[in-house]
Amino acid sequence: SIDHVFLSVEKERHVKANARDYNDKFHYADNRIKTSKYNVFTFLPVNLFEQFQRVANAYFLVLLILQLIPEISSLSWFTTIVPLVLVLVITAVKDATDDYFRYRSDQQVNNRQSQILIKGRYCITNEKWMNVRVGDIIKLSNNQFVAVSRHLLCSSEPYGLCYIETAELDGETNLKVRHALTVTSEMGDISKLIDFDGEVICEPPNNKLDKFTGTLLWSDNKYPLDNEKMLLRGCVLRNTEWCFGLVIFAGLQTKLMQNLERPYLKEQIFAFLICMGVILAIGNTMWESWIGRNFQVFLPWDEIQSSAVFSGFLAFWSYVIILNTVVPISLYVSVEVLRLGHSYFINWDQKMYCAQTDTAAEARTTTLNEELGQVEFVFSDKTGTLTQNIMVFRKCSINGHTYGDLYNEFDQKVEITEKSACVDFSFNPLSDRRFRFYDGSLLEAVKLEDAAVHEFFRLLALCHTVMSEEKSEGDLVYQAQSPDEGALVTAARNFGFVFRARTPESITLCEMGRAVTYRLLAILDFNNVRKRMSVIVRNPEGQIKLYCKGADSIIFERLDPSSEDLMHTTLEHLNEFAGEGLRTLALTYKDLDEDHFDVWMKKLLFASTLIENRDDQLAELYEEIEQGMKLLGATAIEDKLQEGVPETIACLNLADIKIWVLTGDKLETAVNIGYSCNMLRDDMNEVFIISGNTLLEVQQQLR
Ligand SMILES: Nc1ncnc2c1ncn2[C@@H]1O[C@H](COP(=O)(O)OP(=O)(O)OP(=O)(O)O)[C@@H](O)[C@H]1O
Ligand SMILES: [Mg+2]
Repeated sequence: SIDHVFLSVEKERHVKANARDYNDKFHYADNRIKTSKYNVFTFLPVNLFEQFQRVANAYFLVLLILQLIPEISSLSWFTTIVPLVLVLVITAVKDATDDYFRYRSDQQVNNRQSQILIKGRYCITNEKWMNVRVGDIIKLSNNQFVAVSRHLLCSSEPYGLCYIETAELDGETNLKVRHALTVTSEMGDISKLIDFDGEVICEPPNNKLDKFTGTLLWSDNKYPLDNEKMLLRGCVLRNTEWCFGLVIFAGLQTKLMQNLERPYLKEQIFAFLICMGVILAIGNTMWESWIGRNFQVFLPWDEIQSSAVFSGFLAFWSYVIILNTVVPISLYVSVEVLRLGHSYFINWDQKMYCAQTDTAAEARTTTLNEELGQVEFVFSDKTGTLTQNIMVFRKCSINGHTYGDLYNEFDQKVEITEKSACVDFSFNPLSDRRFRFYDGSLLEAVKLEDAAVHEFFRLLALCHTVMSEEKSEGDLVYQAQSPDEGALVTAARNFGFVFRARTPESITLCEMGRAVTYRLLAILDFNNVRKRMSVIVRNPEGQIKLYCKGADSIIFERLDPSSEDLMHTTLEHLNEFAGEGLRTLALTYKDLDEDHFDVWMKKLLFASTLIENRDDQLAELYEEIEQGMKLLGATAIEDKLQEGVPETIACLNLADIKIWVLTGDKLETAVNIGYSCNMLRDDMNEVFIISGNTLLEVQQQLR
């Protein structure tokens, strides 16, 4: 469509709030959705055209045409046309009903109500979804579906926070937090929003779910916008009474997942048919030229049949018709019916029914059934698919000591069971009752005010992106985007470093019963290339500190030389943890001096308003400051395997299906989990490891 052509050349998007006239200049896609393919007039030609793109239908059409030519026809044409028309009609009816349902659901979506703010009317008006346009300000209420991608302006929650569920986009069920810019989050009421005339300049529409770069220009200031300030189409607002957003992208730009209908008649059959035809035609030519011509006296050739070769040519087509039973149309129909039946058997399969969630298997397409038996590779995710994604803080290593194991009176390690005595956290009124830890010596170290142990837990309480909610005094609930972080913050909470509240500018802890507020200067966020995250805070004494946690391989490259010895001991501990299949993180900190930090912060602010190369520039700045850090220790988190995983994998192995699992874990952890879920077995003595950081390296090692 025209919109599409336009979008593909769009380099930068300009959206001005509350200015439809201005935005109309750019002809952005509107919010009307159309997933149906036909209308009453186009149905017949378009549908027939589509149907004849299938090899089988096209073949029978050619056959039909051949049979209409009297010179070569050997069978009557209606033996082909009746079944062909039958197949075409049945398919057409099915396509038409499918399309009708799509049309109905489009209508429903387009006509749903949304609340938008229109300049000049000074109140919130109900509008149909399809009339929402880029640049409008929309109000969204709790549990509503986000219909257009928008920039969050303000919400009912403090500091312009709001929570969203993105299950439809990425399948993750944990709530995510979005926060508005501080300047816009103060526009809580309609009169201010009506006068809002900020302009957003951002990237053109693309399909990256986790990236967004833009800037907001408002009253002569520039503010950086990133994905944290966006609500994408497809999420659902949760735990937030209402929020307002500025529409940036509208309409449906996602590709409809269409199951490509592939021809199932194998080429070999056609090749066989042609071969037979050719052989017989050659035979015909030879017979005609040697013997047949002698009969011309009383059986003359037809008028058009001037030579033996031409007779052979005609014979070829006749044989194509006669031999059509090699590709019987009835087979085509019956296979279609069989597949449909087969898909019902899949839906009814008792063994694929989950009673807990009341879900049965569902065959969404009938074209793939027979390929199921030919699966050779299974690609799987690890966390949440093989494992439960329920993270439990198990062990840690602080300043060269490990904590978390239980020993008996003879100093032998004993296994932790349900009956082992838990550490008593009753000294701490804010502790989480469900948290279990069995090694009492860690709590003792905390109570003895061991400086390293305190710094360790302080880091866990500060360096994360968890949100906390205090429903009533002392009743803390954490919302963690990453379950690992949830487990770590909960551990710190129980050991007396309670994370209580966060604002965009500060973090409040309750350290051993004492309320302490840290000014939050910067968050250097986690991504899977960096494999680490940091926070920079100013503590009440006025010192600036950087706390960083991340993958050991990454952290150990960036340590201060003074941490060398500790690094070796910690590495040993880490390998021990990983050998038990625990997920590990290394923790470090760094003192920053005021001048150095000021210079760096200026560069950061500048870089964060760039549109081009913003990510690269930021990564470079992060790299610059995350150097020369001092090691504190490491944590080990357990994520148990899901029920039945080892058995399932053993079965797949028996069927000779190869399994690939994707994980970002430490190598040792991954190998260990591989063993515990039967992926790797002891008799596989040649587990070989490919380690490369570039495409080329990996390619070379695979040879
Ligand atoms: N919140 C975090 N803060 C700091 N470092 C982290 C955080 N989450 C993960 N890491 C580190 O980054 C590495 C890569 O994590 P990533 O989340 O990309 O892996 P993943 O693909 O999710 O793996 P898995 O599916 O096994 O969880 C991890 O091994 C860990 O060391
Ligand atoms: Mg992860």
